[in-house]
Amino acid sequence: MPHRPYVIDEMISAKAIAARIEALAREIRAEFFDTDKLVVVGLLRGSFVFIADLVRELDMPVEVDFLEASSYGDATESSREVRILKDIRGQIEGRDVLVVEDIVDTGFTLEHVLHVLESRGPRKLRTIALLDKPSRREADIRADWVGFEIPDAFVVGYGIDFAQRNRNLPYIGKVRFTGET
Ligand SMILES: O=P(O)(O)OC[C@H]1O[C@H](OP(=O)(O)OP(=O)(O)O)[C@H](O)[C@@H]1O
Ligand code: HPA
Ligand SMILES: [Mg+2]
Repeated sequence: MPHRPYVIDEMISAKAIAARIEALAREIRAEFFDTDKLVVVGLLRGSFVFIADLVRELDMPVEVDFLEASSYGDATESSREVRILKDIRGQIEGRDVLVVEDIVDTGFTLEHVLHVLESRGPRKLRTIALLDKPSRREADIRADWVGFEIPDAFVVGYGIDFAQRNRNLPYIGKVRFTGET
């Protein structure tokens, strides 16, 4: 389906993202100071850029794994039906796990993924999201660490897409459909 034309207005610069990730990494290292090897689970596809930058700031042993969940397809509204398209490869029973998400919007994705992972008996399960849109929340969930709280706007860049485009922008931008203000 063709989309209405839009432009992207920068909302959070690449520099601001990098500075925030440094600070978040310090808090995560403190939380997991006694962890032997942290399992860092990135939710594909949106978190692939964030997890890459985050783990490089984590000066501790980590195992990187991925889980693919999808609910938006090519739309700007959640389908509310979260599907797990690819499961993690490793076992997490008794392990310390950090789930890395790019954005929490309605919260359905994170809620569903946490429900699935919790049932496997991790020792500690924590979550980090680069972006949080609390005004849009429908599921009763909050990430343990949030990079930036943002208003209700559809955003792209730094891994986040609109209909599979714009994931490769180095900054976070707001989609503005032309003709709208
Ligand atoms: O809080 P929610 O309303 O559930 O929305 C957040 C989720 O939606 C997007 O993923 P999407 O399903 O578009 O898949 P993608 O990560 O492959 O882009 C985003 O990356 C989050 O995972
Ligand atoms: O603002 C967003 N942008 C892109 N994908 C999303 N999925 C949930 N919210 C968003
Ligand atoms: Mg996603």
